[in-house]
Amino acid sequence: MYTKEIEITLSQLAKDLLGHLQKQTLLESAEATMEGLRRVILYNDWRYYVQDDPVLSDYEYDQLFAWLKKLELENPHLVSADSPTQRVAQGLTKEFPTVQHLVPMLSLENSYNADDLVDWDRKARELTGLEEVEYCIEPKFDGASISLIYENDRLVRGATRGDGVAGEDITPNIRQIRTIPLTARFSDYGIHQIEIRGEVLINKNTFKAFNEQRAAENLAPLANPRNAASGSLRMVDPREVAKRGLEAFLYHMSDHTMEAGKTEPEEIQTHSNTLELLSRLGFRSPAKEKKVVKGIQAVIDYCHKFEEERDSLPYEIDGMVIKVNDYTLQDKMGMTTHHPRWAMAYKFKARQATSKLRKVEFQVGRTGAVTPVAKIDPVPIGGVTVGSISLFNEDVVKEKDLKIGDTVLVERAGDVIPYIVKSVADLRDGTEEDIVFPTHCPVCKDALFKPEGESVWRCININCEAQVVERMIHFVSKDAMDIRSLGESNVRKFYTLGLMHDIPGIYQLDFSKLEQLEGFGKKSLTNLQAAIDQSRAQPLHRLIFGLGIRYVGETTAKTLANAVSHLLELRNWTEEQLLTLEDIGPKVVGAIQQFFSNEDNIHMLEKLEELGVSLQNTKATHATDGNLTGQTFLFTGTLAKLKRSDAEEMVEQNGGKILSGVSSKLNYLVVGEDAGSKLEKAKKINTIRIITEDEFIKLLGS
Ligand SMILES: NC(=O)c1ccc[n+]([C@@H]2O[C@H](COP(=O)([O-])OP(=O)(O)OC[C@H]3O[C@@H](n4cnc5c(N)ncnc54)[C@H](O)[C@@H]3O)[C@@H](O)[C@H]2O)c1
Ligand SMILES: [Zn+2]
Repeated sequence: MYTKEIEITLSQLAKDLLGHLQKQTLLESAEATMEGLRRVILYNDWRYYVQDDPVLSDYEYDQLFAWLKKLELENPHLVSADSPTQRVAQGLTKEFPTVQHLVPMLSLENSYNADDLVDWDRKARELTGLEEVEYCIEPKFDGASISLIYENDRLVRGATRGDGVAGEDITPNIRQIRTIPLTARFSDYGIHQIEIRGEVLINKNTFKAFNEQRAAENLAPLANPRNAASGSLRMVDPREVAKRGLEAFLYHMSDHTMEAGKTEPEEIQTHSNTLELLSRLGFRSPAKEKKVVKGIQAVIDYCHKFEEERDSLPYEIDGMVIKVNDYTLQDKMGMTTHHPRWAMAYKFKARQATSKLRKVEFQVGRTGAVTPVAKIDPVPIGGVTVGSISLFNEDVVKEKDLKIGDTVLVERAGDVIPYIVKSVADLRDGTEEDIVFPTHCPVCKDALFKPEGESVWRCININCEAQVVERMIHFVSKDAMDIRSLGESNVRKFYTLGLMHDIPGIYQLDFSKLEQLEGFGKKSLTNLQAAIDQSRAQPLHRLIFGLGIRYVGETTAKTLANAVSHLLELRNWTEEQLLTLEDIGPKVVGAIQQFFSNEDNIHMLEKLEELGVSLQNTKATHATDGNLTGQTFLFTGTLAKLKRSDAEEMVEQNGGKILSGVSSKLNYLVVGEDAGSKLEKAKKINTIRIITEDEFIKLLGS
């Protein structure tokens, strides 16, 4: 759609326009400025809605948008029908069939402060002819909007917003979202067909884990949960969608038809009642979060109160939405082609700040990846002080055109990893310096290497000090061998003092030398010794995870551990064999084979075994003795007596296996309170035994 050259031109134009806006000057003329703004906004809509990869901050985008609106107001004869202010942004791709919405899905008008709200209230009072208007306030969920149609109580269609008039039919993906019921008893209220709107989100923890995974692969994080949700929603494979842990809030009824002869119930006369109804019918709606108030001051107060509580919510919100509560009044106020007049978004302050980029350090990780890390003058953003920011890889540095000495815009998206949005090039004075990427490892001085098609430079010297130390730190970490008291700082210290050179060295520490070190009392050394000893018998999956094989996270480590009785068996596994394991793809297989074909690694493992570290899958030997041997289990609903993770552990300890979904391979479904779709599915497969928690406990004891 856009060529690289045009993209560069448009990014430059955006920068120019922002510069002009700051100085309050125009390009050659108002007409040229408006034309420029339209092109820039349309391009950035495409980056944001279609690519899910914005290049401007929302704040900058909103500033440009507001400027265009202002110029159009001043120059009505220059307004063009294709202006982004006149319609909802384009957001259609070719991957999914296009479907018409029953009622257009509009955008919202934005406000940033109390004055904007007071102005809007004045207009609302004029349009309704009332002294005081009743408003319903609810969170503005930062996700991707969807539109659902239920007919005869069944979900028949789910679509994205698209360009507002038509969206993409993503029904199979929508059906993967657990918080969206597949059936809901609208017929109890006489409703035959209904179109409802809402937002699909990714909660903060899921988003954080997702970005951490990307960071582990040296990829730049997704800008915000909205982009993550919107991208996940449009994946081609519904099974992949199911893995993303999407959630949905439904907050609007856009259309409905009643069954013949039925009249509209009271439940759908006001917005707040509709939210209550949706909640009663099994949807997640902001029924609890909403507040109904009279007059704009109460609205402002509630918005402020909610902004303070923003961080304690499990999901991300970027503001509040204020709606006129009574549907009759909403109809009276009407809408523009872009937004309804009866609703207003109140946007929270952006979590951004500017600072100076002082220097870039290059850190070598345990896989040899060289990560540029920006050191900035520390600034507070959303409650934490940020001084150090990962730049991920060379491409990111280039794309953002960063220079040492630049003023940079920093954002903390979704409360997680802070990142540099961009440099403010207009503020350069000529003293800035280029960031020079090293050609050699900053630690071992070996030449760096970048495989084709990757953006990460690597030190491939397996004996590189930096990597050795990072690998040891990972090996002893909590989720790996969990050798407490041998944390990061001790590993570094012992290494520097020459007391420990590699992973086997952990088990060969000379305690008589440690005794002479300052700050190591008898007690702490006894503890350290005990922790190291205990780690020798850690379950195999912890050891595998601790080896830090690329792409082998905790889950893959467990899969591998369960597949063997001794770790070194993996040496002889073929690619085909590895590929039969659950959730292990070619990329992971490649990394595993690379690891086990390296003689140094094999020597290290043999050495560890000599030093008493178990390479056996002890669980497997136990397991064959257990009374659940060979049986598969799945838990659903809330258990009353056991913690889910404990129950699963018990199954494994007794030789059983946990499955991830209901299928004909499943032997037992253990059902707790509020069991949902898994139970329904299991009922249809008559080989599955459905048992209660008590029956499960009995089974264990038998
Ligand atoms: N950075 C960029 O390049 C870029 C580009 C395009 C758009 N944007 C951002 O997107 C905004 C415009 O996008 P938009 O129109 O999708 O969103 P919006 O922020 O103007 O708000 C409208 C949307 O809010 C959502 N919403 C969440 N909770 C809601 C609730 N309780 N009730 C009703 N609606 C609710 C709906 O999906 C609705 O479509 C801009 O203001 C800008 O911040 C940024
Ligand atoms: Zn090196």
